[in-house]
Amino acid sequence: MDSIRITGGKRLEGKIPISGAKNSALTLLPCALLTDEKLTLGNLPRLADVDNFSHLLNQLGVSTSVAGVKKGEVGRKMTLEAKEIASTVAPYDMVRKMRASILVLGPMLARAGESTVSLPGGCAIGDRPIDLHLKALEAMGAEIELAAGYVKATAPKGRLPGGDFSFPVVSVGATENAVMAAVLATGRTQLFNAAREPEIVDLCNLLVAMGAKIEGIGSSHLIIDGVEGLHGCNYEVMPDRIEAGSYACAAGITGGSIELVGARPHDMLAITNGLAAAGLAIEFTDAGMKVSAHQPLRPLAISTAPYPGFPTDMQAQFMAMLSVADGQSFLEETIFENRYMHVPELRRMGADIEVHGRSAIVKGGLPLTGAQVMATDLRASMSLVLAGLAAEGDTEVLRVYHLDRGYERLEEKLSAVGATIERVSAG
Ligand SMILES: CC(=O)N[C@H]1[C@@H](OP(=O)(O)OP(=O)(O)OC[C@H]2O[C@@H](n3ccc(=O)[nH]c3=O)[C@H](O)[C@@H]2O)O[C@H](CO)[C@@H](O)[C@@H]1O
Ligand SMILES: C=C(OP(=O)(O)O)C(=O)O
Repeated sequence: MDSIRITGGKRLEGKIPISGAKNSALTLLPCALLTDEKLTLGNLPRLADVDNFSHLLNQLGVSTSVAGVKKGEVGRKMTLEAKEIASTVAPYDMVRKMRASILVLGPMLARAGESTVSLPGGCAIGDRPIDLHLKALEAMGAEIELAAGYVKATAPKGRLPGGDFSFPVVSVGATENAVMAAVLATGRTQLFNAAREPEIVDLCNLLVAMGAKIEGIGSSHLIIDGVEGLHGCNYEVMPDRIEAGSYACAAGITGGSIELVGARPHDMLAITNGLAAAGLAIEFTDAGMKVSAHQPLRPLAISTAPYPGFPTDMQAQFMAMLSVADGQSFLEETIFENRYMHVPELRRMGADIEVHGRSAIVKGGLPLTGAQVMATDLRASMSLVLAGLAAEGDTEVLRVYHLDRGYERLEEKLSAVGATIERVSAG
C-alpha cells in the first residue's frame, strides 16, 4: 500500500490551485440519471470517489466519457448520458466502497419509478443511518421495503406525487436525495429544515439549468414543482471549500503564506472566521484568497454545525493546526459521534489533546515530532499530513487511499509551495 512521506519544518509559500468540490461532484454526477440527454460536468476533481461514482453509474446504464486534460490544467470534463436505465440496482460491492452511492436512490426512483440500493452501513466516523433519506422519499409518495441488506423504493404509479417533509435533523445527503427525487414528481414538494450547504446550492443550480423548478435555493425551505422531463446541459463543479480550508491550515501550521487559487471565500465564512480568529491574515485576491500566518497562532473555541456553521469536515485539520497554537483550544464535534480518530495519532506526534465525549481540549505549543501514523478516514488523514508538515523530522502517513478519496494531487500541490513530501509506492 502506498504511503506519504513528509520531512517537516518548511515554511510553505506560493499558490495552490483549488480543485472542484468532492461533495458537490458526488451529488451532481447522479443527476445524469434524471435525463436521457447529455450532461457535461466540468472542473470535476480527479479523485477515487469520482471514479468509483462513475463506475457505479456505468453499471446502471450511464455512459461516461472524459475529455483530455491539458498539462497543468486542474480537473477534468466528463460527459454522461443515460439514454436508458439498464439496471435499477446499486450493488453492495459499489456502495461499500463509497457511502455517497446512496445518492443514486432518489434520481433513479424519479426516472425509473423504482430504485434498489444496498444499505451503506456505518463507517469509521459514525453510524450514519439513512432513515431520513427514506422518510423524505416516503413523504413524497414512495413505498419503501428493506430486505437482505438492500432498500427498495418504488413509485406506485410510476412517478412520485411529491409531498412535504420537515427534516428533524439537518442532513446533507437526505436533502440531496429528496431534491433529486422531487424534480420529476407530478406535484409540489416542500422541504423544511433542508441542509443549506453550498454543495446543495450547486446541486439546485445544476437542476435548474436542466429545467427543474426550485424556489428557496440557499435557504432551509425548498419548494420544488416537478416537471415532465429534464434536459442536458454543461455545468462547472464549484470549488472545494474543504480542500481550500485544509491548505489554509497548511499555511497556518507552517507559519506560511498560500494563495488559494479559485477558492470562493463567500462559501467559507465559518472557516475564514476561524482562521482569522487564530491570527491568520486573509486577503481576498482576484484569483481567490491568500492566507498568511504570523505565529504563534491564537487558540480557539470551535463547535461543528451544519452550514453556515463550522464544518465537521474541517475539525480534524483545525485540531492539527491548533496543536501548535499558543494556549488551550476547545473543540466540540456535534455532527458525527466518532470523529476524533486522529487524536491518538496526533498524540503520537507530540500533541497534547484530551477527549471527553464529543469535546476535545488541545493544549497547544508543544513541538511536534515526525512519526509513522495512520488514520481511518479522509480528514483525519489530512490532519496527520498537516502535523507532518510542521513536525521536526520525518512523518509517514499510511493508508493513502483515504487521502485519494478527497485530495487531488496532494503531494504535487504541497511540493509546489515548498513542502518536502512524496508518495512512496509499496511496489
Ligand atoms: C458526500 C458528502 O457530501 N458527504 C458530506 C455529507 O455527508 P452526509 O450527507 O452523509 O451527512 P449528513 O448531513 O446526512 O449527516 C449529518 C448527521 O445526520 C445524521 N443522519 C443523516 C442521515 C439520516 O438519514 N439520518 C441521520 O441521522 C448523520 O448520522 C449525522 O449525524 O455531509 C456531512 C456533514 O456536513 C459531511 O461531513 C460529509 O463530508
Ligand atoms: C465525511 C466525508 O465524506 P463522505 O461523506 O464521502 O464519507 C468528508 O468529505 O470528510
